[in-house]
Amino acid sequence: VFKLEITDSNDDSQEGSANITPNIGMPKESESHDSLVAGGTEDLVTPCISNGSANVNPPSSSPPTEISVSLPCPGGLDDAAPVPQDVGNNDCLASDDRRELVDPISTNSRSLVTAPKNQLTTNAIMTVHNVNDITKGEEKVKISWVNNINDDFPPSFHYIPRNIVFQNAYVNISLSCIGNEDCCSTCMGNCVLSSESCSCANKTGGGFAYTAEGLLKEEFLDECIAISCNPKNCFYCEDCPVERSKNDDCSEPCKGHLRRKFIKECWSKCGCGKKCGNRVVQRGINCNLQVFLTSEGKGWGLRTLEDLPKGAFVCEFVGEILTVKELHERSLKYPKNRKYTYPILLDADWESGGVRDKEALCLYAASYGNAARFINHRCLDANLVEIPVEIEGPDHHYYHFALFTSREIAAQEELTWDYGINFDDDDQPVELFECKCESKFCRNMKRSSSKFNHLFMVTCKNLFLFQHENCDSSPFLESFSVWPRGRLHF
Ligand SMILES: C[S@@+](CC[C@H](N)C(=O)[O-])C[C@H]1O[C@@H](n2cnc3c(N)ncnc32)[C@H](O)[C@@H]1O
Repeated sequence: VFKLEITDSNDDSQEGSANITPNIGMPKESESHDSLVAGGTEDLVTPCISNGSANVNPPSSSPPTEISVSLPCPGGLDDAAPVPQDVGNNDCLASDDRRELVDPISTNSRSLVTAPKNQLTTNAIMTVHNVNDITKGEEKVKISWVNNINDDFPPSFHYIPRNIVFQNAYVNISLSCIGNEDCCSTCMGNCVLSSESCSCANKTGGGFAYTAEGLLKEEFLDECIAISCNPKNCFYCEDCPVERSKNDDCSEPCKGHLRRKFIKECWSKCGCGKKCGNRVVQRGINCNLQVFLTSEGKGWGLRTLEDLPKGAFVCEFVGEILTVKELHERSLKYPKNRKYTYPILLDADWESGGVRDKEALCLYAASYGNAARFINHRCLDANLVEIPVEIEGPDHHYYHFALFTSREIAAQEELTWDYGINFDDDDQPVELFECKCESKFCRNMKRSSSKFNHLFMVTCKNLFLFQHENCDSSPFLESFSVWPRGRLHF
């Protein structure tokens, strides 16, 4: 439904004359979100959005033409990191590629034909976004986006369905690393239906985490929720990789990391079939999700378009795999007032000690990520809970950061998880935001008018009610607001 005129960028006289003439309007939630594809066929033009530049690639027979569009990026690539050039096949997890990595922010690409934003109509900019599917076909399901609030577009980023190593992260995925005790090579069919527990079940803590229906077992899930709700489940490293990465003389003591329960899924060296019930996270996103602009001022968010039962896998938090040292080095490259919004520490195994720099990993999803990068924070009573999932091998330094529903979620509800952010700690590269989660348990006590009379703390089996006349001065809440969780804060 689009007419696209692309002018050869090699012709100097035509510079800046790439015209996109769409003839449809902004999508509304009620409308069907057909693909916005220039020329009417997805093959003709492949929009690739990177750091606010929309690169529109014509068919291979034509010379490459790129249109640089200044896209509005709320909370997105304004904190963009250097983007690895040619990260290669997404199927390949570990890349040993040591080619020079170029920061596109400082790169002056000669192949760009720059059309200032004010010369492009809103609809023209929209042609580089696919409202029908932000995944660009990378997932089994499509994930649409809508904005019923204003004319903003979702931030630009590369959609990747699986984590990708940036450069130095040691992610050792090899068959030789998987011993017989680490997999169930003698199993057949569906392990979850078997009466005997196999080594993968034992690695999960004695039994499978999943039911035959593919949901988390209630007991396992409740234990995970209880762990993430209890600050006592924190451990403190003697030699914390985060503090070590700062490489300065006055490094602070470890701020704490959460102890977690792992899930071990069956994998390629196991004898069971591809449809084994102990392979959930590795199958990827399976539910109907949508990116939308929130009305509370949290920026973009992710919601479900279908009812979800308790214990359902929603998505993995996917991003670049960086060492914490690399993340720190990136943070030094950017102005002091710019902080990161998307790092997640993979610190669940640091208690074992002796974690080398190349093994202290985090995920970073500003430039490369999946739908999870849109999930907003909610203090304590979020509807998702994160669980480390080991798939490819027994290496606990690298694991998948999977998000499961902590309760039933109705269609149209926003998906949230507790980032574990410490709103009182300014000494962290993560951007501290004014929390608008609207939870009764909001830890952002510096927010205006946060006066709570009740604090509920739900554990797996118990409900405690703490009643305070004035919670702002309560010692309990004091400790609550400096609660170390070891994820977004460091
Ligand atoms: C991982 S991103 C989530 C997606 C983001 N809202 C966006 O528009 O791209 C985290 C950022 O979202 C915003 N955010 C998340 N949860 C929030 C909350 N409860 N209140 C206010 N802002 C929030 C903050 O700017 C935070 O740095």
